[in-house]
Amino acid sequence: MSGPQTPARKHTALPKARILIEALPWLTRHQGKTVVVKFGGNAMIDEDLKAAFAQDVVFLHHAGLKPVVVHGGGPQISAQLDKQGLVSEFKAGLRVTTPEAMDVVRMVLAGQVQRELVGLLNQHGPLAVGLTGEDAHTITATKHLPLIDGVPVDIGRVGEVTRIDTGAVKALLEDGRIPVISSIARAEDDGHVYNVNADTAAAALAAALGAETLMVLTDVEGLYEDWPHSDEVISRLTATQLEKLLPDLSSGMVPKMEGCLFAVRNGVNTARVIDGRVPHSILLEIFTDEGIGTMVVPDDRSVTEGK
Ligand SMILES: Nc1ncnc2c1ncn2[C@@H]1O[C@H](COP(=O)(O)OP(=O)(O)O)[C@@H](O)[C@H]1O
Ligand SMILES: CC(=O)N[C@@H](CCC(=O)OP(=O)(O)O)C(=O)O
Repeated sequence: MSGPQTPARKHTALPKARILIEALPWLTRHQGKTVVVKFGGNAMIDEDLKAAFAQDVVFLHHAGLKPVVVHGGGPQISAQLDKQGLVSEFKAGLRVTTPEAMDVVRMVLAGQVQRELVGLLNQHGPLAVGLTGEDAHTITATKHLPLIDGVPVDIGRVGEVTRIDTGAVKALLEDGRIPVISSIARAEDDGHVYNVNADTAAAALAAALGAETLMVLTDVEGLYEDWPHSDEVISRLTATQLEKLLPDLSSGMVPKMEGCLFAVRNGVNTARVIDGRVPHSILLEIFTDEGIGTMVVPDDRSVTEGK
């Protein structure tokens, strides 16, 4: 006669229980908190990663957090412009956006990328609702004239965020939904529609929503100390430390780190840049002891304080 089966079954399940219980302090800490997750176009290339991203966001929702997704789509916009015979040019890390290019930006972000993310999230239930910054005046912008060598340069329909109206996003959160926001803004003054860098839009939304965390997923491990010469990731830095590094940063990292700085200077507790190429990087970052990537904290947070 064989012995009782139950203890053996319990035993095999034990590691799973340990994993779940490791998440308990983080579940408690983040309960009811808003987390703005920026999903970048470069981290969005792989189908499995996109599906894992959707699972993570839905997990956050069911774990009692309030995720808000802001998405980019730079590579997807460039591919469509190319198909239409239009050139992609970047100045100061931002796309030079002619009126024709703006039509493409809007079509790709709101009509393709956002629809795809909403579809992936909604495979798990009626959760995600897509909107652009134009909807309900969520993002208002004015024409941005970046300084290049100290001179303001006209790069077309690129917007600088002047105002965020959180009404629609908060209403969706209160209704138990996951807002998915494309980084397009209505104009403050001239009736146009503006192309806003998605990192900048995510940071502005995180600050306006009083989010606990801004999490920026990208295609590198985090902020490299001496990029491109070394792959040493800076794991944690204060707002002032980041401010000192900003002039040395290049390309896509500039709006990301400027966004992180803006967020932690405007009430967000932590801003993180994490590797979107790692499956389930959001869960690893939020629910485990071993946070990955780069975390920016306000100056008044001690260096040893936990995540
Ligand atoms: N100090 C740095 N650390 C890490 N990446 C950097 C740094 N400086 C520049 N980069 C570049 O920034 C890129 C990320 O920005 P971007 O391409 O705009 O990504 P996303 O599409 O996710 O917004 C990296 O792939 C890397 O080439
Ligand atoms: C003004 C500006 O540059 N806007 C970006 C908006 C999309 C974006 O930011 O996408 P990623 O997050 O994938 O880079 C663009 O046109 O590419």
